[in-house]
Amino acid sequence: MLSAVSTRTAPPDLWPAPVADRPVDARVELPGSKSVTNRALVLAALAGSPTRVLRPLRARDTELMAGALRALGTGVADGPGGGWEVMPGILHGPTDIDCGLAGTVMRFLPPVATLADGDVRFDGDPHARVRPMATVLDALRALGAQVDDDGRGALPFTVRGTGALRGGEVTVDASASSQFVSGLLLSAARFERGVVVRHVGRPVPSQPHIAMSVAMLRQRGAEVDDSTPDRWVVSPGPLEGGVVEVEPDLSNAAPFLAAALVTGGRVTVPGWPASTTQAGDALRELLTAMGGTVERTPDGLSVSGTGRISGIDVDLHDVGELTPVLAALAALADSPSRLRGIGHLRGHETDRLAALAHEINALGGDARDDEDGLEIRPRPLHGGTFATYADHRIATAGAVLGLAVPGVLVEDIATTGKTLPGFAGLWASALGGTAS
Ligand SMILES: O=C(O)C1=C[C@@H](OP(=O)(O)O)[C@@H](O)[C@H](O)C1
Ligand SMILES: C=C(OP(=O)(O)O)C(=O)O
Repeated sequence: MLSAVSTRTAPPDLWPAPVADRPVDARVELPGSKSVTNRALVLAALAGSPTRVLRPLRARDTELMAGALRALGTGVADGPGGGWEVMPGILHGPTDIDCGLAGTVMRFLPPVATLADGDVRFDGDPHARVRPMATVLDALRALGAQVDDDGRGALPFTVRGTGALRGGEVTVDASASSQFVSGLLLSAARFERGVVVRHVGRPVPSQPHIAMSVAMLRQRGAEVDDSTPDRWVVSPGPLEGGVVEVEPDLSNAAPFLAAALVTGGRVTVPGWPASTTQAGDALRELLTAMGGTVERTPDGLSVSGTGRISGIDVDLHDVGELTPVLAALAALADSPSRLRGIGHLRGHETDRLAALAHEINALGGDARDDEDGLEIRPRPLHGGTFATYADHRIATAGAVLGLAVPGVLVEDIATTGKTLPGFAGLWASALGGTAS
């Protein structure tokens, strides 16, 4: 006879998000920053001597970057402790580059490809083909490159590398992505005339990421002038190799630290840098505003919560990648939230504003997206399928909601492998209270 108790299992691509049955009490060691790792790899490939990259992120976005640089003629070999040893070489075409869905690959590598001695064909995932690229292609043409595309200003396209690029002055509208500026700056020391990039248009988002590009260029010996707003100058000159130690990914700390607020628990992320250009550092202020208590400890950063979350009205223009997790917290808060300054998120892995509003509402919530951001009014939520649109951060937002809402089934949790492979396991051990 069949047992009266049937075990309901979710279809394989639906992940039953664990509900927290007690306050989380965890120490979560996070892998390296995607943004730092991919800048380190690009700069290492362009340097005049080898670079050892310590504690890099090993995830889809960074493996794609390493693979693309290898295809262009750079040695990227495994080093001790999961590190990478990068041996710069002469950059070659013809070759093909798979960008996956990585903004850093599709925006940082076309300028590198102009320095290769042959055609470099770029393509990526279906979602990648709608991410904005025209600014990068037009800027490279203005700097002396030949780039062939089908007229849409998007993937796929071919950079017809000649082994060198003139460089010089270029005006861009980088209001859709800071990566347009970062990409030009990261290769510019190798352009014959360097580069002078001027932005004209609505404000550039994600400014900390441009600061990160400038800081990492200077660490490798480049001369960069960013003293005038919306203007960046990189002088031509050699880049140095050496050793780069990658900080933990602070944006990937967001769902874990959020769990402390949702469950009234405490989460510590070891190795939180004392100062950093990572956008995720803003979590200290943002989670405090939402009712958390944030402390630096000798070990790292600890966040504790009471189980009550306050809504916020905040401009996230500079730290847009934190939006999905903050939106999940806002849906569980005790007052409404307004998340502003993030219209550019419609060009991220998916249209994040539409996706978040749709998925929160599908669980019974009240979220509205508009031109500039999201308006979220907390309401009692119920279980259901949480679609993720191939977007790693939408998936982690589903996990945060599932802590408090029974029956949330997150579609394709493996999509978190874009920047955080093993997320589901890390999440389960954090909830189990096992200090790593
Ligand atoms: O340069 C980078 O490493 C990044 C810049 C930002 O892009 P946008 O300026 O397009 O928001 C950020 O959202 C992305 O996750 C990483
Ligand atoms: C916007 C993001 O990624 P990408 O580097 O692909 O732009 C992100 O990680 O939130």
